[in-house]
This record gives sequence, structure tokens and C-alpha cells, in this order.
Amino acid sequence: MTDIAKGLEGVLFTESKLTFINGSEGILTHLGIPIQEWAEKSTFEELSLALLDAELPTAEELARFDAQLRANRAVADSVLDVIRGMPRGVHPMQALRTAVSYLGLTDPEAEEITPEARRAISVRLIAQFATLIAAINRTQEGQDIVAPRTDLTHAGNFLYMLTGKEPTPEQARLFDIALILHADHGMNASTFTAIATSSTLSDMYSCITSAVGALKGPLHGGANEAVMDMLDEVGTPDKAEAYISAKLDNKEKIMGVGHRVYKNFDPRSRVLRDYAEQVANKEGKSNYYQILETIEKTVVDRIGSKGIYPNVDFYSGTVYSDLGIKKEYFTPIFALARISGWCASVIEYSQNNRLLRPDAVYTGLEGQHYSDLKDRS
Ligand SMILES: CC(=O)SCCNC(=O)CCNC(=O)[C@H](O)C(C)(C)COP(=O)(O)OP(=O)(O)OC[C@H]1O[C@@H](n2cnc3c(N)ncnc32)[C@H](O)[C@@H]1OP(=O)(O)O
Ligand SMILES: O=C([O-])CC(=O)C(=O)O
Repeated sequence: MTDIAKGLEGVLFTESKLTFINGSEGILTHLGIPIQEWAEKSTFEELSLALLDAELPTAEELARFDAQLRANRAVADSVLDVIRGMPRGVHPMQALRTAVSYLGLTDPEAEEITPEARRAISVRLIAQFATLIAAINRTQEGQDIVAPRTDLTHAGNFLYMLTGKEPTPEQARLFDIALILHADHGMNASTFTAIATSSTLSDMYSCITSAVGALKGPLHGGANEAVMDMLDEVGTPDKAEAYISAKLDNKEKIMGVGHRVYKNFDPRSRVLRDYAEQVANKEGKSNYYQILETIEKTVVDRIGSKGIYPNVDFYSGTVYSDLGIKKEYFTPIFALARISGWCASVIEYSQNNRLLRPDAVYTGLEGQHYSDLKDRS
């Protein structure tokens, strides 16, 4: 009997210098540097550049990249018209998938797949994802689109475009850290999807459009919104333990916990929990935070022995909702960060490309002949 790696678990299909994960010890590094240090000391701009070039930038290189991002924030009016024309009430991830696909139609270099073109398009995509997501939010809320500013950081400008108000330095920095934590994560489903698309020698916009679709699902990036739905369903902290126990008794999955690779705490969830806790200590524990605390305890007590612990999606929503962001935008914000990892991984894989084409064990019928439709019951 041939072994099948269901879900491709543990299958090694390429080499990468970008991200290392030790799932049993809960370790995550980018370019060998622990995620906690990136979160504490770096910026999303710096990590994005480090991933794109697979090396730590100099101050001069970072300044140049930052200037390029700022200069590329605006998107063509036709893209904004498409966003304005979208039906109201669509999920923002549907809207983002369509917007990024359309964005490709406005980029004269879109079809180029040379390393230089992939790199240049990546800079534009990283810069413009923020503009697309903020514009989707504004139009879906019936508000005017806010044009990007060049005097704010990537995180600060996004929050400004989203709300129309300049964020405080603390808010911008907190959001920057959230972006850092989500920027890359090895061969997760959406990065793998981007690479699979690029392996056919398709263009960057196709890679990223397919990655957005993969991130959207609740087993992947969509889990952060699903966690918020769960918190709303639980309602109050005193109901959390019974709610989770009943779900586990029914063999239902709890959103925001469990991971294909981490069989211990996801280090990103620890960082996010610390920030959520700081806000809770400063402003009083929010209802959401208290429910999450009880869910975490119940899950770890009941199924921690199976290696089920909170993942990155567990606490991110409380941080975003503290910043006044609606839950439908949690997954687009994940995409806002992961665009760097997607682009970097496509660039890296393209340097040594081979078409991705796995196989399946055939279990269907054999030796059959075509029968006329009228003869079939
Ligand atoms: C950014 C990210 O993508 S992080 C992941 C975000 N996704 C979520 O939070 C959704 C909830 N989590 C899950 O569905 C899963 O943990 C996944 C999809 C992330 C990983 O799943 P897999 O690696 O395929 O694990 P699998 O489904 O095989 O589960 C292994 C065991 O753990 C249990 N388990 C896994 N996740 C959960 C969960 N969230 N709640 C309850 N039990 C769980 C399974 O029921 C199974 O138990 P069993 O062996 O007794 O049958
Ligand atoms: O690595 C994974 O499978 C999912 C994940 O945590 C991520 O993409 O950030």
C-alpha cells in the first residue's frame, strides 16, 4: 500500500532561506532571527525587504525601499472605480481578490516574469495592498476613499486611510508589530498556492490573486474572523468554559487553536497575547480578552496533550478590535502583512523553478466502457 502524505504533511518540496519553524518547541525565525526580536526591534518595511532579498538590509537600502513603498502607494483611478462599483455587503476578501486581479490590468509590467520584474512588482504590491484594503473598507462603509499620505509609515498610513484619522504613534507601532508577526510563515497553504501558481511561470498578479483565495478559508487566515464570531457567540466570560467543552464533546473544532506545524504555543500568539494583556491592564480587561483567557485555559487543559494550543489567529482579533477595526477586515489585514511573504517566496522559488505537480493514488474503476446515457439507471 502506497503511503499518502495527507494534506502534504511533512513533505519537503523546496529549500528556503527565509523562515525556520520548530513546531515542537514553538520557535519561529526569519533569516535566523527570532520573531520576538523582529517584533520588538524592527519594522514591517525592514522585514519585508529582508524577505524579498533574503538578507538583512543596510540602513541605506532600507531607506531606499521605504521611499519606494511611499512613492508607490497610490493606485490608478480605474482600480478605485472598480472598488467603488463592487456590490455592498460582499466579504472584503472577495473584494480584495477581485481588486488585486484588476490591479494587474493597470500595471504595464504585469506579465513580465524576469527576476527584476517580479521584484519591482512586489514593491508595488506591498505598497498598494494597503490602499486596496483601506479603499474597500471605506466604500463598503459608504464613506469616501482616503488618499494615501507619504509622510506616514506603512502601518500608520494604512490606519490613516482606513479611519481618515492619523493614528497615535502607539497605535501605529502596535499595528506595525501585528504586520511583522504575520509577514511570513514558511510553506503555509497560501504561500504554497502562490508558489504553485508561479511554478507554471504565471505572473505575479495571478500568484497573489490565488494566494488571497487560499488565505480566505477559515482553516487558514479566515480563522481570525471566525475567532471573533466565536467570541460573539459565547457572549460573556462565564459562559466560555461550558461553550468550549460542549464543542469539544461534539468533536467540533475550536477556531484559532491547533496548527499543522506547532504542537506547542505559536510564538506569535504569545507576543499578541502580551499586547492584548497590556491593553487589558491599562484599560481594564475587555469582555473579549476575558473570554479568550478562559478558552485558552479550557483548550489547553482538555486537548493540550494532543498538541493543540492557540495559534496566531487567536489573539490578533482583540488587538485589531482595540484599534477599532471591524472583524471582516481581520483576514484582509493578514493579507496586508502576508503579501511580503508571498512575494518573497515566489521570488525565491522562481530562482530554481520546477513545475509543482504532485500525484494521487488512483482508487477509481478500471476496465470500464462508455455506456449510452439512455442505458444508465
Ligand atoms: C494562520 C493559520 O493558518 S493558523 C491556523 C488557523 N486555523 C484555525 O485556527 C482553525 C482551527 N484549527 C484547525 O482546524 C486545525 O488545527 C488546522 C487545520 C489548523 C491544522 O489541522 P491538522 O494539522 O490537519 O490537524 P488535524 O485536523 O489532523 O487534527 C489533529 C487532531 O487534533 C484535533 N484538532 C486540531 N485542531 C483542532 C481544533 N482547532 N479544535 C479541536 N480539535 C482540534 C483534531 O480533531 C484531531 O484530533 P484526533 O486526532 O483526536 O482526531
Ligand atoms: O503555517 C501555517 O500553516 C499557517 C500559519 O500559521 C501561517 O500561515 O501564518
